[in-house]
Amino acid sequence: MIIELFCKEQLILVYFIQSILHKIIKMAYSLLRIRKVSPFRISRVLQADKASLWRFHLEPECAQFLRLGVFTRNYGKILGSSNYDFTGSEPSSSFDFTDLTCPHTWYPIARRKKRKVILHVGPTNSGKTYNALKQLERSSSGVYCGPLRLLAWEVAKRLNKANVPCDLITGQEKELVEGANHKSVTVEMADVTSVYDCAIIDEIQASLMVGCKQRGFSFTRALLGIAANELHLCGDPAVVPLVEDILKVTGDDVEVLTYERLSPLVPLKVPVRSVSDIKTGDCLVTFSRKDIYRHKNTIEKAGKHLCSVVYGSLPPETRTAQATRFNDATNDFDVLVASDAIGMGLNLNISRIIFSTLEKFDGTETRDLTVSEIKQIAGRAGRFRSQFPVGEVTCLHKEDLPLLHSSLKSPSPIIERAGLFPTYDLLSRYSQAHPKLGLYKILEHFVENAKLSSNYFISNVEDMMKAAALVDELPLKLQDKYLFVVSPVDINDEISGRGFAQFAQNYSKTRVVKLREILSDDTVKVPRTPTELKELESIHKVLDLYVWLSLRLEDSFPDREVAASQKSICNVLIEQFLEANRLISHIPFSSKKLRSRRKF
Ligand SMILES: Nc1ncnc2c1ncn2[C@@H]1O[C@H](COP(=O)(O)OP(=O)(O)OP(=O)(O)O)[C@@H](O)[C@H]1O
Ligand SMILES: [Mg+2]
Repeated sequence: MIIELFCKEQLILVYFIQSILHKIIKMAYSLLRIRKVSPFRISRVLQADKASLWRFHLEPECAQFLRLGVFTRNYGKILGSSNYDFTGSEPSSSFDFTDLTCPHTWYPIARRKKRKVILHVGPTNSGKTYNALKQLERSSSGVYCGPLRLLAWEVAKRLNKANVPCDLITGQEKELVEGANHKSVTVEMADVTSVYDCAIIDEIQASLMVGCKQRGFSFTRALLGIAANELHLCGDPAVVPLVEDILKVTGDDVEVLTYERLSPLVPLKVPVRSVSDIKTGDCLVTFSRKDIYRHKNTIEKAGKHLCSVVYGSLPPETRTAQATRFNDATNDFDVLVASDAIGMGLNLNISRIIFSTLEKFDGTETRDLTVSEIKQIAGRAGRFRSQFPVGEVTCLHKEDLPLLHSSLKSPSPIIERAGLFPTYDLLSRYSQAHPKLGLYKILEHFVENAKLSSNYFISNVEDMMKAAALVDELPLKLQDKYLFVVSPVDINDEISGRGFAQFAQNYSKTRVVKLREILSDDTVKVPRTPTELKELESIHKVLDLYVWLSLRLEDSFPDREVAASQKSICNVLIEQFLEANRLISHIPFSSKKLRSRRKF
C-alpha cells in the first residue's frame, strides 16, 4: 500500500515536471517568435502613427494586435489570456468581442516594459504635480497627460520656460517645438505606441470617478497603455487600492508617495452674508452660467470689485485669459466667479472660496456635490507660494456650512472601478462579424453585453450614441462614422449638434466640407443678450469641431486656418464683452432664493 502510494506520488511528480518543462519550452519558443516578428512590424506601426494625428483615435492599441498576428497570439498566452487570440482568420460571429476582461493585453508595447509606477497622492495643493513635473524635466523623453487643455498649456509653457523643449498636443492644437523630446497633451491624445523615459497622468481620480463616466476610459487607456520607464500618477489617495489592483496584472512596480497640504486651508464658521463682505481674492463658485453672470452683476454693481469669470462652455482661450487677468494683481479684476471648471489642478490666486450652493445639475439631475468635488474645489484657495498663503472656504448660506465642514474633514470615498470602453479595432472586428449593424447598434450591444472584471465599469456613451444615430443615416464607412462619433461635439447643444450634422452630411456627399457653406459671413457678431452670448459660445464650439476634424481629415476639411481665425474672433468678442460687462443691463437680478433649502 505504502509502495503503491509512493509510486503514484512519483508518477504525479514526473507528470508535473514534464508539464512544466513543456510549458517552459513553449514559452521560450513563443518568446523567440516574438523577437523575430515584432521589431520590424512595431517600427512600421510607430512610423505610421507619427504620420497623422487622427490615427491616435482610429488605430490605437488593438490595431497592433490585429496586424501582428503571431506576436499577438503568443503575447496573449504569455499574459495568460486568450482574449485576443486572433489568428488572422476572418472574424467569426461566435467570437465574443464583448469580453473586455483583460484590457491590459490591448497594449503590447507597454506590456513589454516593466514600468516603475509612482503614485503621488495627497490633498490638493500638496505639490503632487510639481514633484512629478520635476522628474519629467529631468527625463530624456516624456509626456504629460492632463485632463484639461488649460493644464496641458500650462505644463507646455512651464517646460519650455525651463529650457525643456516641449510640444503641445491637444485635440485641436499641435504646436511642435524644434528639438522637443517632451510632449504635453490632453489625456485623449496620449500616444500608446511611442516609448518614453517618463510619463505623467495628472488628476487620475477624475478619470476613475463614477461622475466622470464619459472620459474615464481615456485615463484607463493611458494608465494601461503608456509605455514609459517611469509612470507618475498624481491624484487623490482614494485611487490607490484600485490602481494597485489594476496594475497587479501588468507586472509593473508600484510605489506610493503620500503628500501633505503645503499651506493651510481654513473652513470658516460664518457664511458670507452680503455682497459688501466680498473682498479681493475671493472666488464665488456657482454651477449655472446664468448664476455666474447674476453674481458677477451683483458684485460689480456694488462698485468695489470687478470680476473675471471661468466656466465650462467658455472657450478655453477665453478661460485662460480670464484666469490670467484674475491672477494678475496689477489690474482691477480681483474677484473670480466660476463654476467647477476651476476644480482641477489649476493654480489661481484665490484667497477664499465661497460656495453659492452645494448642489449641481449634472446634466440629468440636481444632486449634492460629492466629498471629492467639494475638496477639489475648496482646495483652490491659498495655493502654496501664491499671494494668499492661507486659504479660506465658506458658503453663501449658513445651512450649507455643516456639509461643507464635514466634507472637508472626510476622506474621499475609495474609488472602486475605472471606466473602460472598447477600442476602435474591437468595434471594427465586431462590425465585420455583424455587417448589418450600424454603429449605434454596435455601441449599444457593447454597452449591454460587455464582460468586465470587477475593476472596471463600461463608460457611459450616451452622447456618442446620439452622434452615432445621426451618422448611421449617412453613407459613411465605419471608420468615418467612428471618427465623427469620438469628436468633441457637444451633441446636446443645439447649434453644435446642427454644425456636427452638417459637417457629416457634407462630408458624406462630397468629401469636402467648406466652412463658408456652413457658417454665413454675418454669423459672428458682438453679443448683446445672454442668448446671443450663448450662441457665440456654441459657434465657437462648431469652429473648434471643424479644427478638430481638419487635423484628422486634412483634405476634406481644408479651411482650418479660416476656422482658427474665426475662433479667435469669437474669443476676442467674448472677452471684450466680458470686460465691458455688457450683460449687466440684460440679466435680471433675481431675489429668488438661489437654492433649495437643505435640512440637517
Ligand atoms: N517644492 C516646491 N517649491 C516651490 N513651489 C512648489 C513646491 N511644491 C509645490 N509648489 C507650488 O505649489 C503649488 C501647488 O503645487 P501642485 O500644483 O503641485 O499641487 P497639487 O498637489 O498637484 O494640487 P492639485 O491637487 O490641486 O492639483 C504650485 O503653484 C506649485 O508650483
Ligand atoms: Mg496637481
